[in-house]
Amino acid sequence: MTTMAQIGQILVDVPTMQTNDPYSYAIPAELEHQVQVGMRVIVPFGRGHRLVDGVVVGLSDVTSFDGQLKPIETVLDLAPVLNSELRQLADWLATKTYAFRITCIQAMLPNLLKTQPKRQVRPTTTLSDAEMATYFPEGAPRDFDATKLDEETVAGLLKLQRAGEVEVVYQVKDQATAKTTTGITPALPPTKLNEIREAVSQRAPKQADLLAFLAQMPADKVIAQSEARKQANVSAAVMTTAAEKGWLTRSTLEVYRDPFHQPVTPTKPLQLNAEQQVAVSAITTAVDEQQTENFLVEGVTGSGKTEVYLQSIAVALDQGRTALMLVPEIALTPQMVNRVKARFGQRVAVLHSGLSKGEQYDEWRRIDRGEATVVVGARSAVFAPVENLGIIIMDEEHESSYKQDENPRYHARDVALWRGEYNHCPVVLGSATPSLETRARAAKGLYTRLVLPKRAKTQAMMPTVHVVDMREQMKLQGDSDFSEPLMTAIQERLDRHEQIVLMLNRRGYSSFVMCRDCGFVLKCPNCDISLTLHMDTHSMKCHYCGHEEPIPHVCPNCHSKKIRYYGTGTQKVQQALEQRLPDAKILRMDVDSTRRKGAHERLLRQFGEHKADILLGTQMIAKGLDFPNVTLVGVLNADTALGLPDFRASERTFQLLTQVSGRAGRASKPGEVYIQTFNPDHYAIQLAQQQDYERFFVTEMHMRHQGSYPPYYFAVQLTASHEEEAVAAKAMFQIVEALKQGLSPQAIILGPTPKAIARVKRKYYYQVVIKYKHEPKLRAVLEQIRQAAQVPARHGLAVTIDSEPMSFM
Ligand SMILES: Nc1ncnc2c1ncn2[C@@H]1O[C@H](COP(=O)(O)OP(=O)(O)OP(=O)(O)O)[C@@H](O)[C@H]1O
Ligand SMILES: [Zn+2]
Ligand SMILES: [Zn+2]
Repeated sequence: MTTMAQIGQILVDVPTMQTNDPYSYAIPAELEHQVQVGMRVIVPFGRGHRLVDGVVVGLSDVTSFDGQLKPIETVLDLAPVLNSELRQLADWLATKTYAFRITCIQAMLPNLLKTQPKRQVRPTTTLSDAEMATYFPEGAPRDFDATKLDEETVAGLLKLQRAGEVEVVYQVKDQATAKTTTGITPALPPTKLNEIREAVSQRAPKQADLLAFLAQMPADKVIAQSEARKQANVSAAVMTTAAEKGWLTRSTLEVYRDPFHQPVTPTKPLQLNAEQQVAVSAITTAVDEQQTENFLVEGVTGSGKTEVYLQSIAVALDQGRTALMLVPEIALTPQMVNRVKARFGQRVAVLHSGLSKGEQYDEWRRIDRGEATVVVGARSAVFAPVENLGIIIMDEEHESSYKQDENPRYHARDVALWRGEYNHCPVVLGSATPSLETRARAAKGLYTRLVLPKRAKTQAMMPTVHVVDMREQMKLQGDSDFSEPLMTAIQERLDRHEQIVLMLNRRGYSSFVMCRDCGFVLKCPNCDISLTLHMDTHSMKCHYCGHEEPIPHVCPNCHSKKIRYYGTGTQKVQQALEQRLPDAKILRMDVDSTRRKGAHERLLRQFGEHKADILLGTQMIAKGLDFPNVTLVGVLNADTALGLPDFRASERTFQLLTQVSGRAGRASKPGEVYIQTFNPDHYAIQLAQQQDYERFFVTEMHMRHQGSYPPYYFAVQLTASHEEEAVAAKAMFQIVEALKQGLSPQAIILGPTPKAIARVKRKYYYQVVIKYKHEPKLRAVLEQIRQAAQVPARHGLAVTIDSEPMSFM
């Protein structure tokens, strides 16, 4: 029987013994004033008292308790890293995605906080001499490790920290943590400064200039000395004099690393057209009224959705609230980042995986401190610790990169909607080609639909789209990469000094078989989904139902022998293009050419400056680009996505073709698009040609209904993997057995089957897909499966649960 004042509930991070229940730990007296909910700690765990990471999720005061509790070893933070909103979000996310709470929490924190970097504490204002002597005897900053400092010092530092006078920063390896420069602030009130200015103006005009500058500075503002010198146009010597005379105070000012080094030219709001105005009014009314009304902005490519976002954000900021703007893969959309920065300047923080740890940490901290009020970022930015959100925007909401394909398998859209509800603010989903799910929810009235039917720039028209039948082109000239009409169109643009975007679709490279005479793709007789080529077994397999048949040598449709694996590489295409067009300057953009940091941005800049005529790339060039001189877009192979065994294949193809077509003719010059295809009659291609999203939506919904696919059915995918194929397969058969027993007969269970890529990283993957409408027991059954997979006897077996997977592959 021990007596102690406080107990902490700690979620521990022990991969082999995952649980959602926190463990209780005693809080030693010396840590009592330190520990707060939302802080990271180190605690002993298990019999061996091994030290593991944990997060405090609860504190309770007790007078006594039975048994022996282990004490918390170390507190890693001086301030909570998770606020109450994010803690609640983590709990919801764990339930929603069948992931563990600790996994969800870790997904929310910047990478730097997932490791244990060295910490330092340093003053944020000028401390008194006595305070400096007590807390920083050897100067600031000093290392901070609560276990190594005496209790009194820790307590004193904590008090200063709560008063905002010191802060703890993390030592980053890749770059010194916080970069600093000298800052200045006026030391006298404006009236006094002006008096002195009048006195000195005759003999020291430069000092007078500086005094005038200081007099108009807000009293509590600190600006960089270099910046002040520029603005007041004075030398460093004048600054030193001013400091000596007590006109200004110098201090250490933190400079944040700017991940986007390009200077941006500020922009002013554009005059909105009628449809944009309707959209902005509807959205900002919801912002004003603090409503959780959600919107779908369905605007054709180039319709000015970005301007709608920016003006809506401005209203939220005017009200003293903050904004979160999600973009697909920010590294891929430097143009978008620049547009937001150009409007909101220093208030913008950018979060994405391409930043160094130091840069990520800087941005995260600017948000955490409330300095950045507009956060732009890719998927994980949805967890940014912005408080007081007034609006959340998700651009290109149909993009599959918003879904994380490892634990926790969340969709950023769901998280955004949750945060909108929590903050009583609207969520705006925008796209030219909304996902079927989103459009269907808008049809049900769950989202307010706002339509931008035409291009924003008055002279800009939608491009003319031509579909080129490659079956005929093959017969005519035997080239499957470049058709006659496309080559002619390219030559015309080169003659007129206009620019060209060529897209080579790389999805599903070589994984399916297509007839080059008739476009026939081998499909599963049961599922109407294309069969996948397996070279190991020399067979074609269906990944939904397991059907298997031999690789065909003649086309079952037209008996041609030109049936083969489909796919071609960007480098090969570039060479072929250079041979045919020796005078054209070609930029290639694919995974290889953009591997280095900043390469992507540089290529786009070069193209924007017309240093090249042709931009040849993979899907990464399809979206977001806004280059006025591009008048021709060519899609070299529209079919690859259609050949994938994926119920979203048509949707993906339609989206991709519409998005890439949208790059042509965005300004005064009319645009033209050539889509090369072996399937000119496929509805996804025909409707992309007509750029008719609404008809595509209706057609595709019908197909989904017939196939019992989402959004008519919910879906969960389970995967089991192991180094030995038999272990993975056996586990999956047992899982299917458990599902059949636990679920209703209405649930459709597909599988078990080997995954499309059956063996990755020396492991075998088996999967099963559950399609269902209403299964109240599903959660319990899945929880049981998850527990069962953790028993030590099944060492090495990994079972994953993916709710609403992006594909069934
Ligand atoms: N009201 C307006 N008046 C004039 N120009 C506008 C207006 N609104 C937007 N624009 C311009 O129209 C062009 C297209 O706008 P924007 O890039 O925002 O379209 P979008 O809808 O996001 O397109 P996409 O989906 O293809 O990315 C931009 O160059 C933008 O500056
Ligand atoms: Zn054929
Ligand atoms: Zn099948």
